[in-house]
Order: sequence, then C-alpha cells, then structure tokens
Amino acid sequence: MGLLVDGQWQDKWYDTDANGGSFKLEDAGFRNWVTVDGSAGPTGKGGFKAEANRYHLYVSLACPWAHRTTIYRKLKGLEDMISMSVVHPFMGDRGWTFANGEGVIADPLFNADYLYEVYIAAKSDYTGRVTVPILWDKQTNTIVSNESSEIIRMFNSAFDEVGATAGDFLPSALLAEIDEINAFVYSAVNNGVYKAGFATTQEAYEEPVTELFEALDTLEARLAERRYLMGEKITEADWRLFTTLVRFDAVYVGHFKCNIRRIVDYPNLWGYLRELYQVSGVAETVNMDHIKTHYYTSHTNINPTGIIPVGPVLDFTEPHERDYF
Ligand SMILES: N[C@@H](CCC(=O)N[C@@H](CS)C(=O)NCC(=O)O)C(=O)O
Repeated sequence: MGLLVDGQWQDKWYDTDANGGSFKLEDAGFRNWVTVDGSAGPTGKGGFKAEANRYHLYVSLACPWAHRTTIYRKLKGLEDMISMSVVHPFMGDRGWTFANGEGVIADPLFNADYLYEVYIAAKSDYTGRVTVPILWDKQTNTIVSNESSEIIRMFNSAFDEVGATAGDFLPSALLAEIDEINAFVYSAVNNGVYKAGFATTQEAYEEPVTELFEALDTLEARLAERRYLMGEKITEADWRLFTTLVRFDAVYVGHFKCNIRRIVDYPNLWGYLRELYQVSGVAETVNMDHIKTHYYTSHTNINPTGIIPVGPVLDFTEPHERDYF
C-alpha cells in the first residue's frame, strides 16, 4: 500500500490521523471521457473518440469499484473491443502488481511489474494513489480516466455505434433519481464499508457502521416494493449496489467488522443479490478467490496473520424468487 509523489513510489498506509481516525477516499486524478465523436465529456478534455481496439482497461477482480467496469464491459459486449489486464489480488508495499497468479492477466502495453508504472507512463511526475480501475488510451498513450463511476457511463453508451450490445442502464428520464440513490448508496454502503473497515478510532468506526445498517434497512424496505432500485428495470444504481453486496458476507462482515446483520439475513436484499448475480455474464465477473485473498492478505494492520477465512458458505445460484414482481 502506498502512493506516488512526483512520480516516485512511497510506501504509506492511508493517513487517517489527518481526519480524526476516519478513512477518506481520494478523488481520482484522471477525469476525461470517451465520447461518440471525441468531443469533451462532462469533465476533462476531448480527443477520446469511441473506437474498437483503442482502449485498455486495468482492473483488480477484488475491487468493488473496478468490478463495476468489468460488469459493464461484459454486459455491453465490449470484451472484444476493449482489452483488459487483471492485477494480482495481493496488494503489498509497492501496491498492485502483475505477479504471476491464477486469474492475473499481464500488462501487454508496458509489460509492467507494478501498476504504478502505468501511472508514470501517463504522467512521469504523477502524485496520488495508484488505484484501479484505469482506462488507458493506446492511441494517445495516456490514462483517460481512473474514476469507475464515469468509466461505466462511457461504457453504457459511447460505444453503441461501434458495435456494443444494445441496452441502457441510465435512461435519461431516471437520471436525477439514479444520481440521488447513487449518492445515498455510495456514502452509506459502497464507501461506508471502507469507512468502517479502515477507521482507526472506535468512534470513526461506529458512526459509519450505524449509518451502513440504517441504509441497508432502508434498501431492504425499498426492495420489498420494487424488483430493482428504480422499479422494473435494472439500472446503473443496481450495479453500483451489487458490487458491495456480493462482497459483504464474505469480507465486510468479518474483515471490516460490518457485522450487525449479514446480507443473507435480509430476504429482499439477498434475493435481489442472487438475481443480479444470475444475470447472464455477471457470475463470470465475480472472483471470490481474488476478493477474499485481496482483503484478508493485503490489509496487514487489520488482519496481521493474513489468514483467509474458509467460510461463509454462500450460494448465489440458488433460485432468487424475485419473479413474483
Ligand atoms: N474513485 C475510484 C476509487 C478506486 C479505488 O479506491 N480502488 C482501490 C481498490 S478497491 C485501489 O486501487 N486502492 C489502492 C490505493 O488506494 O492505494 C473509483 O471508483 O474508480
């Protein structure tokens, strides 16, 4: 675990002391957009036109933020036009690596050993954390974006005219409502588990855990009334919730101490999670081995022995029983 300072790697854990023991996620450093015609997107600069075989995605199969992008790459049929590398699940002193391991896909562009080399290739004096996902442009040799929430919006529609699978997870009529629920889920759930897990004081832990379970209770009630968060159709809001839910019982309950309840204790959330998992192609994006290995072995201040728990036994393939809607 560490970060780049002026293009030099420094081995540092998150600085929770600066925030009274609380974990604060850093803003992503590259915020450009791939668009249909290469014009600038909502942030950053233009020049990134949607084209087949132009972009490369770097991910970790363990990471819930990167997982959003692998789901979209799969569901939008982008696998043949956007190549992908997968880092090793263990993130040690030098951050993410391409060490040999099951499920690791080496870096074909730089043959990098460490992911930070990719950041330095984009900006030799880069300062910031070295995070996944990264969307790389092979034409202009730079990082387009390292912000998952924006990469999935690009994948959702920018490549439709060059052969992506039809399907829109962000219908414009629902945009405002989706943004609203995303903000709630992000703060209390997606990032809530990290705020609880990386807290270094009792108070900084208890507050996000309480907020997290209040939010899960609210979502449970909402899913009693609706099949998906926005109603009858799966939207971006569901995929953003899914990547946290699928890791929850195996990792966040134990490793991050988010243990007031488990997802299997919530009938609606558990059925909803199974249904999303069973959407064609999605199960192939879930690698429980990378997920458990990453969290339990990389965060040595939380789990010094590095022992990976054997359980829990979870069967995401059980009938989801949500078709009654
Ligand atoms: N804002 C980013 C956050 C990505 C992120 O924090 N990724 C984690 C893995 S789950 C990471 O690479 N962390 C490495 C580090 O912080 O040093 C996004 O959503 O794309």
